[in-house]
Amino acid sequence: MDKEAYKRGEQHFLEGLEVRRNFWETHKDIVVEVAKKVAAGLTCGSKILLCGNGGSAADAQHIAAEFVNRYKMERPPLPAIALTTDSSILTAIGNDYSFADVFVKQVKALGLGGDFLFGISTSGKSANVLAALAVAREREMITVGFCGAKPSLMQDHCDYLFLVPSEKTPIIQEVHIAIGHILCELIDYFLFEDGEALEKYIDDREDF
Ligand SMILES: O=C(CO)[C@@H](O)[C@H](O)[C@H](O)[C@H](O)COP(=O)(O)O
Ligand SMILES: [Zn+2]
Repeated sequence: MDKEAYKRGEQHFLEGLEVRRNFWETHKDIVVEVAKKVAAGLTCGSKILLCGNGGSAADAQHIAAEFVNRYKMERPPLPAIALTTDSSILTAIGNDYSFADVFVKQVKALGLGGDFLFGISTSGKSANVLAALAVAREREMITVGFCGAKPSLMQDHCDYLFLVPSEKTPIIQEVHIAIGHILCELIDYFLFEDGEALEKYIDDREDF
C-alpha cells in the first residue's frame, strides 16, 4: 500500500538525518583536521588514493572526480586516484593473486610517504581495504578510514577514522559521501580561500 511506502521512505530519511547529526556532533573536529592535513599535504606534492567495494567503490570514484575535475569553485585540478577503476589491473591481480590484493598492490605501486589513502568500508571488514590501509601505513602514508558503527580492524590501520554511528550499510554510505563532499568543500576553502589558516597550520606542525 502507498501508505506503507511513504512510511518506509520517511523512515529512511529521518534515520539518515539523525545519524548525520550525531556524526557531525562527534566528528566535526576530526573532519576539519583531516581537511587541513590533506590541504597542507597537497601543497607539498602529496596525492590522495581511494578504495572501497560496491557502493563504496562508487564513492571512491565520486570523490576522486571532485578533486581531479572540480567541486564547486574553479581551481586547478587536484591529484586523486580511485583504485577501483582499472579493470585490467583489478582482474589481473584478482585472478593471479586474490581479491584481497587488488588495492594493496596498487598502493605499493603508487603510494609514497605523505600521500593519503582513504579506505571506505561500511562493515570495516573488507579484506582488500584493510590490507591496503595496513600497507599504506607501513609506507608512512596518512590513512583515513570511513566506516560504520563497527569499525572491526579498521581502527588498527587508520590515523583518522570517520565512524558513522549506524550499522545499516545504505545509511552509512549516505553519510560517507556527505563526508567526502564536506572534505572537498573544506580542502578548497583552505587551499584557495583561507591561505592564512593553512599557513598557520603548517607553521605549527613539525611534519610539514
Ligand atoms: O551499495 C551497497 C549496499 O548499499 C553494496 O554494493 C555494498 O557496497 C557491497 O555489498 C560491499 O561489498 C560492502 O562492502 P563494505 O562496505 O562492507 O566494505
Ligand atoms: Zn548502496
